[in-house]
Amino acid sequence: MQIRLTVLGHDGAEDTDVQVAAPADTPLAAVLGSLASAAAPGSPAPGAVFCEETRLDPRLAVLGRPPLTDGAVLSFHRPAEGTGREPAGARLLVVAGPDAGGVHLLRGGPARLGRSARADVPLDDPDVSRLHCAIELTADGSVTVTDLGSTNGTLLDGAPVTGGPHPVRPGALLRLGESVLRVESEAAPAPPPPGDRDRSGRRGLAGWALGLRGASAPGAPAAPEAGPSGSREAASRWPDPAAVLLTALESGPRLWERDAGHPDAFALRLGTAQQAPELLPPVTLALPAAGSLGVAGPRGRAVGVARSLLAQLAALHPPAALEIVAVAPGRAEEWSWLGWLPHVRPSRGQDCGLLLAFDAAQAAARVGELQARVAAGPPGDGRRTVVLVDGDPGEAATRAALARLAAEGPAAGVHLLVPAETPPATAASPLEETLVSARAASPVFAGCATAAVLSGPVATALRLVGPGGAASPTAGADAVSAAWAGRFARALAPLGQDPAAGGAPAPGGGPLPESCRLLDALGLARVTPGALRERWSGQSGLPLVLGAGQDGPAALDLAAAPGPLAVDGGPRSGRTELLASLTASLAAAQGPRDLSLLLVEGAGEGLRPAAELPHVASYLPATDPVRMRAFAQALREELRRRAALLGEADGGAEPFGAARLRVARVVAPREPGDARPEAPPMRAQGSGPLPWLVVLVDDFEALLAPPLSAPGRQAAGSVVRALDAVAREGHPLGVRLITAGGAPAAAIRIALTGHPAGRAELRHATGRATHFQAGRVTARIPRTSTLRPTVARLDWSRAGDPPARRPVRELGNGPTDIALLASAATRAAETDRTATATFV
Ligand SMILES: Nc1ncnc2c1ncn2[C@@H]1O[C@H](COP(=O)(O)OP(=O)(O)OP(=O)(O)O)[C@@H](O)[C@H]1O
Repeated sequence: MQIRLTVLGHDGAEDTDVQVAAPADTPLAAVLGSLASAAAPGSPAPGAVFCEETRLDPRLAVLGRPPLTDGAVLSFHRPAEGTGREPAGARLLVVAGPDAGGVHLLRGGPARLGRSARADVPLDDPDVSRLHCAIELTADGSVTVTDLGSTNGTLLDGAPVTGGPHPVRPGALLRLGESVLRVESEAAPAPPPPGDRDRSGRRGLAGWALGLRGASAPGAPAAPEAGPSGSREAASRWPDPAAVLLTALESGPRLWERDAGHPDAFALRLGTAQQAPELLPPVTLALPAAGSLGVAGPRGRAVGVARSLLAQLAALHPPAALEIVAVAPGRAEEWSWLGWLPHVRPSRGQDCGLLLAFDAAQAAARVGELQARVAAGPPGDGRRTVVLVDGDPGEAATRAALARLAAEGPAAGVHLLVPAETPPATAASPLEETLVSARAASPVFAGCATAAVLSGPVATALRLVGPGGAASPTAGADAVSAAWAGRFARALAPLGQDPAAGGAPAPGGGPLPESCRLLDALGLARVTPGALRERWSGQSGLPLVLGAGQDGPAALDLAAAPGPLAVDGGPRSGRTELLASLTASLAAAQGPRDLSLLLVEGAGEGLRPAAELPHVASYLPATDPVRMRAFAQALREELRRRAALLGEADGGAEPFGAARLRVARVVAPREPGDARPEAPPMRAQGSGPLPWLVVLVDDFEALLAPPLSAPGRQAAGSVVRALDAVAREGHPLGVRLITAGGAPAAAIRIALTGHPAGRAELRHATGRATHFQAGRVTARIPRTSTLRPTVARLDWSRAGDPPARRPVRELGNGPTDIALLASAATRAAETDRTATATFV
């Protein structure tokens, strides 16, 4: 298990990002000393640890479990600042402007807003006075605003605020300088749910871009929002930066709401129209129609706008619909916040830790990947890639390739977002001239079909120039700060995407590891009889953990599988190891009273270590024709008995998972102290529910076409026919078949690629594929290498490098994991009371 944490600097020291690798279930206490010395070398383990404002007990807080998930911020000695999630009487949201996105809690007493660092709510807006106005939550829960003698004045719903405190109704808009704030109190009306919105009209001043997809002609600005209800509708459809932050912090219903087919997929809000003081008509743009987007203006503001756009995209689109890449050599400090987003994890086989490029070599690698992607044409799944390009990419070839990508990428779903440094467009430097100078300065910017040009004396306004050259009216630009972006991205860090859950966020994530210990993937780092008994008692179905996937453990439910599972792969690709792991995974899921396993080997004896599991009712190497025939006969007999038992119980209509509880078992679990599972092939009848039966066959091809020298050659046919019968008839009888090598038909296939050993793809009957690294169970891995947690400082500038390839050390003299599991399972079975009280 790996998570990334941030330790806040103490006494003015810098914050430290670290990567922690530890076995599952490791308590924070085990790494506290290392965390402290990673943050400040030589410092001892702290006396108190806080995760945001909550004090943690390091013995009880477990790494990888909330709140200690990817992106968590720890502070030693004193609590960190709140997140805006805590309950408060009222909240002040900065919904538009050059320093948008802030969520401030009002807890009683006046809060002063202004440009000064001394302000309670500081706003980086040049048109805001140092101390501009004060907002107060009074004892009766109402909110008031008082102007503090500001230069440009304060507007409340369009009316100037003068004199003493003015009452502020929930939902009212306050305008100071270019910034717009909304007060939300408990009485505030909730924005309408997304489903209620009117999708018919594409509104917003930059409707020309959206109009390209159907509503109005390119270049024709659409009508601004009509009234307060229209404004709320727009707020819901085009979330402002504060709403974007809250969506991430609260994992709100809008999180990742837009898949590639959503009507508003890849649409962006850039700011709000300026001419309606009491409303906020959004200025929007549809990326598919706009192509690549350049943002020209003074650097700080242009980067703030780019941050806001990337955050919006990441909040509304799941990684399955959107990939984000950053090419910003030398600018790791500015853009490393993107590294927390699940969207920058390589998911198409890119050879890097994250899709970031902070030096020329990484930039060349990312651009090469993007070129290959564009050459392959638009992806069938509609997934798009947004590439931030900031600064000089280094080599001339990379620069030229990026300029081509800016122009040609959008047709293949690759859009560049390119901030370019220019003075703002003003009366002295009109829009056209500003554009010309930006294009001359950056060939990549010049390749962008659409440009957002920051304008006005302090560059807080914006005009969009579309593919046809038409410019939108002036709007107030939304920009967010670096601190805001970091907080936003960390909130998304623990989320991956679990394809099985239909796109719902799931914890974990990252590229596939080089190797995976199955017991870690199972969450059984310390396998004890007690832990096994607990699992066995809580389980239904046959969950099969395969190994490590991109977003946590890869798994499937064998009980629900529509037919046999086949494992394919070349020589030495790890087929035998995978079968042993599947055996172990099943044994960890259900106790021997509920699950019997039959192991068959077409050649060799690679599965012998797995035969030690108490679930294994029979282990059959293809060496003795007499035993093989007896096995085949017993297996057919078992199918007949099951058919008779289940048929008597309910006529065969009930699903096996329910029916099995009504009928007595046929294959009894192995008794403690019982002899090896070689003979007899099937065990005597016992009591308890009818167990699931899983037949696992390795080297199946050697049974199908046995070599002349094979000792079991004459009996191989009878075993194959019995296995055929299992494939045909076993499903409703609770019998499942897993084969490695040569099975002609199967409902689910696992293909081992062999690079590295154990690398595999799970292919469902539906065509869906999941990549994973198969779990290992038979290696003798030195205990310490899996049990000692490590803490390393994160170097974001190297995140775009190919991952270090360290050979898996198999020095071992320790026991194998399959032996540990078999021993714990045998002891757990001896004392297992969970299944003895069921029906007979
Ligand atoms: N999941 C895995 N992770 C890491 N290494 C593995 C994994 N599975 C197998 N290996 C390595 O690959 C080697 C071959 O594995 P295994 O014997 O399971 O492959 P196979 O496909 O059954 O080979 P054969 O061609 O002999 O049938 C093993 O010795 C092991 O070192």
